[in-house]
Amino acid sequence: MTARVIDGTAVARRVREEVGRGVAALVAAGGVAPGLATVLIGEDPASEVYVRNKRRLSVEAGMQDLHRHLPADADQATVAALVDELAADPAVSGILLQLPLPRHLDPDALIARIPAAKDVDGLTTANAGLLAQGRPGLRPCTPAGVMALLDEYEVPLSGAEAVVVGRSVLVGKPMAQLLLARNATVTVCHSRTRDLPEVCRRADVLVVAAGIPGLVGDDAVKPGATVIDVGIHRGEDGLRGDVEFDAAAEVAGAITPVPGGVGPMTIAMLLANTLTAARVQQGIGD
Ligand SMILES: Nc1nc2c(c(=O)[nH]1)N[C@@H](CN(C=O)c1ccc(C(=O)N[C@@H](CCC(=O)O)C(=O)O)cc1)CN2
Ligand SMILES: [Mg+2]
Repeated sequence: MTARVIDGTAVARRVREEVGRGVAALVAAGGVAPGLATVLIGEDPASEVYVRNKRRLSVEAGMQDLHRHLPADADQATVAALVDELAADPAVSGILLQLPLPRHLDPDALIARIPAAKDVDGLTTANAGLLAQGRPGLRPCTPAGVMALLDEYEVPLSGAEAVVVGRSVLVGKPMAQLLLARNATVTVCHSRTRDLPEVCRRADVLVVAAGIPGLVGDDAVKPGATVIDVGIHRGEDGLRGDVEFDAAAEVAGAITPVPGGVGPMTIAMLLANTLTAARVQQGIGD
């Protein structure tokens, strides 16, 4: 392998430690420890793991764990009432509705009830609009984590060719906007893109968030490119991403592994957003 392996586990640990120091400083300045309300509906095993880790790491950073759980058959009105209750609770700095929701629930209508100031997932239309306009706001955690990794590894962005594979509201769209805000030349690919490998080979920075295991191979990587794999798939022989890691690592200059790349950054940036939200709500800056 020739590529440098980007260590998301280590960077995430440093971000969480910094958040922990920020929480301590907020409390020392007379503020209240941030409260994170994770909301889990049902028993999806992967979601249970993610929410458990979010709760554990928020407590480790000195935050209040204000977790709420509803059964898989909770109806739209019940979940809406819970979101409204958390929105009105001054102890709650941030609300995170774990996705995906059971199929009978409408996630957009529920996310719309989260006040923008408590939207630590950065998924409300208000925060998406602020990002689209290049104004300050709470950013979606996974793309924010990718940006933090690129900065930590000093990957040049201004003027660089960036290709994002995937156009989801959670990752692809905000990812493209964050790269654009840093003056990258951004191309967004999706399921109708003609000759995906050819477009990907233009990229100095290739971010793959398609949700298709092994979609991107070495034929899609420009020599020396930075490859960021946002995919995460559970197979019989463990976790894998959207990128064929071994093949791509022979061509790339730097690459994220799965696990241990982008995933841990998602939770670290959630904690960073929760601290930011608490500071703004309490009027106590850093
Ligand atoms: N409301 C949200 N829902 C979902 C989000 C999100 O950002 N907000 N993202 C994903 C899942 N996710 C967080 O919720 C998440 C995914 C992966 C990881 C992670 O740490 N992955 C590890 C492996 C962990 C494991 O063993 O499973 C890694 O990649 O190293 C954290 C959070 C969808 N839903
Ligand atoms: Mg190949």
